[in-house]
Amino acid sequence: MEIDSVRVESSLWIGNKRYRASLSGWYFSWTEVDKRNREKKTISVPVSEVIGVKEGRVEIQPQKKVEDTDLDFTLFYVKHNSKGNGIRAPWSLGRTQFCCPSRGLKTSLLVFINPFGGKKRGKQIFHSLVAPLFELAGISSHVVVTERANQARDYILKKDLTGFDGVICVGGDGMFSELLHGVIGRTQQEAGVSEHDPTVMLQPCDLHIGIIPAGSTDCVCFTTMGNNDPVTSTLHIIIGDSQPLDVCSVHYQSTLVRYSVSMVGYGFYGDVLAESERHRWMGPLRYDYSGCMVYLCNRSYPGLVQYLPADSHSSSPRDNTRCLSGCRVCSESKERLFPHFESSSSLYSANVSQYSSELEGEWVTVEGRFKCISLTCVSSSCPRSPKGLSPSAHLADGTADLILVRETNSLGFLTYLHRHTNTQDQFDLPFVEVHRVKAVRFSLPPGEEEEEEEEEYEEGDREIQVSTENVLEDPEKLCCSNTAGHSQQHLTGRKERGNVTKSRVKRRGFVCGPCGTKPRSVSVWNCDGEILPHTEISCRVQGQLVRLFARGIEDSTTP
Ligand SMILES: CCCCCCCCCCCCC/C=C/[C@@H](O)[C@H](COP(=O)(O)O)NC(=O)CCCCCCCCCCCCCCC
Ligand SMILES: Nc1ncnc2c1ncn2[C@@H]1O[C@H](COP(=O)(O)OP(=O)(O)O)[C@@H](O)[C@H]1O
Ligand SMILES: [Ca+2]
Repeated sequence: MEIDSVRVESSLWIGNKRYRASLSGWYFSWTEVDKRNREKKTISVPVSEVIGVKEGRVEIQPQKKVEDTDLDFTLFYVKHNSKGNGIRAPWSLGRTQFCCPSRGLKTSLLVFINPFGGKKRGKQIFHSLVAPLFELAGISSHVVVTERANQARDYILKKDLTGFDGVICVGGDGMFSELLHGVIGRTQQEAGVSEHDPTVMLQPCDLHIGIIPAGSTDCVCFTTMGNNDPVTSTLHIIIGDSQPLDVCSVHYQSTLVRYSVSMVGYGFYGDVLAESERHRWMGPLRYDYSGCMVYLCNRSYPGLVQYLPADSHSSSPRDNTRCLSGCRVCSESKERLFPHFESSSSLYSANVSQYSSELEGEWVTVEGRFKCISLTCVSSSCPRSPKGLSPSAHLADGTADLILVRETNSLGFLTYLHRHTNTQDQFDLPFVEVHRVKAVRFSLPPGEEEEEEEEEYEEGDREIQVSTENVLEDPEKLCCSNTAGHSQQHLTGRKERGNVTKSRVKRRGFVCGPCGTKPRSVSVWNCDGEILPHTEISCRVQGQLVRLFARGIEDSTTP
């Protein structure tokens, strides 16, 4: 059983049907869940109206056990009947016989280990810290040690997952992203929803994802757990915690490019990622090294950013709150995000519009030169920055925070970066603005191209195919190669302007000292550690799209 200050939750069986049972506030409730984890009818009993609980399957009168098994218990309670024929409806004795699976039925997990993530300790972490705890808890696991990138994603998209209660990754944010794409893609396939239509409301996913941190940044784990400790993560998986999570979908025109949870970043973070790919051999240190290199280049980029503001009544990125376990803003958001449904899971079984009202409202336009543009659905904290990119962002409120850092001098930008690591407010700087948003569009400002000298591509630039085909037909086409680096930046501009022989590379006759490349006016987008193959993208938040085996950050002030 999962126990926290507000809720006790467990999986129980009545006959051959599975129920999610919870003790929350003053009520004991049980909700039927089908094989795909979709919730059905809920029965709630006030704890004050519970008459008794007996071990085994017990009859009412005379009290006797019909079957003596220590997996069963019987709950007796006051049952309110609905029809009273004009007089008070009679009460009767309610009796439900439960079977407790944690004492018998096995949880089964599908585990993917990236042996090359982070410090290459994935296998060791799993076998020494995780597997013994799974065994202790009677959890069975099917382990796949990956041999190539995207293997885990493809497995989830194509293989039979019957019998698995969740999928687990042992690795970093890149590995988590594979599971995310697999689980979302599969759920939409089964629900018959097009991932490419940016206006459609995606089907929330029931298959839970667990993260055992063994990567470089471990941002998603740190943000949803409050640390990157493999044992903590394992215990949350074992007790079956469930944390809904917002996901950002990134589109290029009417094609899905990728999903993101931690960060969609342009400028500094895009350049750091592109640079870091050339130094993968350094392991996690590659980001620090590349960060210094890119910092020294002190670049800024022109851009036109449009955003759809979120309702500012419930929360703001500068309200100095933290999204903690049991967060009120997130739980209240559920009703706004799924207004027509008792349960988010019944979205597509109910016959209502798949088009979200979340995209209604007035767009705001900001144009200028930016050091970096970041969009994050969650706080994006990591060991390097425990408070994160946007410390007051929420895990499951259906919004993201858009951070615009305008062109400034090196010292100003260093101050901004450094404030991610201390208690000072990184948004309290004259060149920084932050907005809570539901959607964002990015384009290059009109006229930008004319200012530049267009020249032939430099030798050695590689051609990268950008697909606009349906990812569900061929998942390989979902994302770009992770090894594009600098050369891809030139291509990005070329592709979208439809000019195959010209680039937007500025050639003013000098080469940047720290990175040895020529200055340019187009950066790349870093989407959870992947370089995107497009510059002019649009993003929207899909509120509470997936669920993790987590419960958010525990308030460290209470024991
Ligand atoms: C001066 C100290 C500056 C510290 C700045 C900390 C900013 C931290 C923001 C963290 C945002 C993290 C967003 C997460 C992204 C990940 O999904 C993604 C993939 O992770 P994976 O490889 O584990 O799969 N990771 C990344 O894209 C890495 C982004 C890392 C950015 C770190 C930049 C470090 C900068 C150091 C600059 C130092 C300047 C010093 C000048 C003298
Ligand atoms: N066996 C493998 N060989 C090569 N790449 C892999 C393998 N398994 C997973 N990957 C890819 O490696 C990338 C980085 O993995 P990740 O576990 O996130 O580590 P890190 O945090 O160090 O980047 C991911 O994008 C993932 O798709
Ligand atoms: Ca959010």
